[in-house]
Amino acid sequence: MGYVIRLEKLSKTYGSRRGLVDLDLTVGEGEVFGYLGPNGAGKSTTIRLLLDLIRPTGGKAWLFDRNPSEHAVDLHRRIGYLAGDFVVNPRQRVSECLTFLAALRGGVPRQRIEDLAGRLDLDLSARIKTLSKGNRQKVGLVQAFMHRPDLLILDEPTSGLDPLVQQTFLDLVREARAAGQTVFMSSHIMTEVEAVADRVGIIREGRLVALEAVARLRDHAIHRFDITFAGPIDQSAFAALPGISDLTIDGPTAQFALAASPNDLIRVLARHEVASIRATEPDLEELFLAHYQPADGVQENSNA
Ligand SMILES: Nc1ncnc2c1ncn2[C@@H]1O[C@H](COP(=O)(O)OP(=O)(O)OP(=O)(O)O)[C@@H](O)[C@H]1O
Repeated sequence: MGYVIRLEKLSKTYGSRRGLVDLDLTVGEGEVFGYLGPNGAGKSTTIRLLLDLIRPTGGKAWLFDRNPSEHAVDLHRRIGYLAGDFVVNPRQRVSECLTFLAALRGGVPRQRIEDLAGRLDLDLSARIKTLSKGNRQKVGLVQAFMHRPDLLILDEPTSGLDPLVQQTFLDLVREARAAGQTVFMSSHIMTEVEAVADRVGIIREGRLVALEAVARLRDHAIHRFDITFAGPIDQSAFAALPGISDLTIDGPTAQFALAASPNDLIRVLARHEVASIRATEPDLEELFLAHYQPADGVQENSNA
């Protein structure tokens, strides 16, 4: 599998302010990559560097094995981009705007635009200036997806969308992946990224602080268990389990959190008569918030 995005020590400073620091990252063909971080972390900076909208102060980037600044025109043909601050001519009607953008991309079947607009519940006849923020965002989504680009780069794509439309967006991403397209999407919301991404990178204060497959994140995350046995049980049966915390034993019921593979737990359970077992979804949000905390002793003012 080839790399669609390859970054080596990619860095950007704005004067003395840090934008992005030594980012090493690859995204493979057909992969959905979620790029997570709080406001000001450096997500848009990374995306603008990928698209050659700004130039790096250090390191290198390759898209489809080519340098974004030397091959910008060719590369942009293969990319669908939704900017975090997507703006178009407010006087145009949605349909005119999309027809214009479609022509720039060498033409898109009218039916494709109508299908996407229908699914997102976007009125093609409305004037852009009359649209709400969410409806403008839908215009941005249609123009990013409509020409079925090899690579979709989406900066906070669900911003302003209501939950139903967010689901439609996630379906579009799944369809893109099924068609072999690659998706790089930024977000500050773990749950939406988790729903579609194969891998996630977490960026904080300009640095990549975690990079992992979503499936592995789930394995590492904390699961909560509530287990009832046929009769009273002894605390010692559980206390020695690696990764266990918050253990409460009440007669035949055990409640605890487990930050490890459930293998050892299953061995313990096999020695008892289990009446019922309830495991709650791992809380990935908690895991991510832990990465968002400022490093100990570091007083960095990202908005200075
Ligand atoms: N043009 C600029 N001039 C100066 N500083 C900038 C500029 N663009 C970004 N920055 C700074 O670089 C850092 C990273 O910003 P960036 O916009 O990449 O973050 P982000 O993760 O996309 O956040 P947001 O979701 O708020 O856009 C921030 O501290 C920001 O203030």
